[in-house]
Amino acid sequence: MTEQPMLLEANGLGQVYGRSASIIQKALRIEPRRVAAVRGVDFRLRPGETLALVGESGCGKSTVARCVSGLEVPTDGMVRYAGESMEAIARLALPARRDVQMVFQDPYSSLNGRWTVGRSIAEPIRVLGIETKTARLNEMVADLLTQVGLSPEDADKYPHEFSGGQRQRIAIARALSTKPKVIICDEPTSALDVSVQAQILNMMKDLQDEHGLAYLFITHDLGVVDHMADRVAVMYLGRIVELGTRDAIFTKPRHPYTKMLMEAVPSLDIDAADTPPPLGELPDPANPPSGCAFRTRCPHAQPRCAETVPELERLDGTRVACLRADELAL
Ligand SMILES: Nc1ncnc2c1ncn2[C@@H]1O[C@H](COP(=O)(O)OP(=O)(O)OP(=O)(O)O)[C@@H](O)[C@H]1O
Repeated sequence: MTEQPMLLEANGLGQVYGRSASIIQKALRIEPRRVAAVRGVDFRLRPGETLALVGESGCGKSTVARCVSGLEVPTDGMVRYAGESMEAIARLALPARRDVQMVFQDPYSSLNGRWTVGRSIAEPIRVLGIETKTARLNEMVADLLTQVGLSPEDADKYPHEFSGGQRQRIAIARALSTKPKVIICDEPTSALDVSVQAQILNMMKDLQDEHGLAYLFITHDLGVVDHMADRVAVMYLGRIVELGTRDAIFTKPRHPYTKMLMEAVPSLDIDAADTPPPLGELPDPANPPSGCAFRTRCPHAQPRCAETVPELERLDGTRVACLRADELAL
């Protein structure tokens, strides 16, 4: 069987914040809070697939998104798009920059409230020099608005004239405007009502099929993962602890943390949303436990788990970072 070509690749990705004090911290003589937000993260994204990155708030998902999209330069490791370093792409190669786009949780962060929707959607096309003639730009904007279920006339309106779901459709149209191959989606539907969420997710799947898009889909919502993902990477305190197909992760989670996440999925009972998951608190990311960072919450932890950081190793077709994964056979 021939291996599918790799589109986006993270190798040993690491991001440490607070390595040096900011000007204000220096003036106030405050020690910066040093957080290794992401450590040794490896994954590959193939054309047309959806890789979901899941984990609790603070585990480093958004940091991975910012590093992978070129918004931040990682302190360790490397991100490559089609074999080229993202850092180099951000600096130089405009044609490659159009291939990787982002959709954020809050569309206001990507839409300028003072610009018409049409101008916001047209901006990446114009800036990247894909098209500069006004008439053609207007046609492209009208087509993009139609693709996301809005009307060409919406181009003349402003973001505040739309609902949250519609604004996210506009942000998706903007991301699509450069005909990307990868869209990095950081919690794109978590601020929306459940019914609107489903509509946006279904539309994103349709757009994926139509354009052969790959998604790196960041979410803490396992329902969304189940709906969207081909493969799933589970993160805990900055590291990937399990990576496998959606079916493997959902039907036979091998890492104790993945298993606990699955068991903590709240029922559809609305009141359950207020109930904290039975996982306890995430340790302070600035002061993570030694060895396996999950050991302080793990029902299977042994003394040796405090000594060795487990590597992500193959186990029955998935990859698991747990010293006891083999013997536990969860
Ligand atoms: N710019 C920054 N400076 C300092 N620390 C940061 C910065 N950005 C993130 N962090 C810290 O890095 C860790 C990972 O944050 P990140 O936002 O990547 O997690 P997340 O899993 O995306 O969480 P959420 O779902 O809440 O966004 C957290 O401890 C956070 O406080």
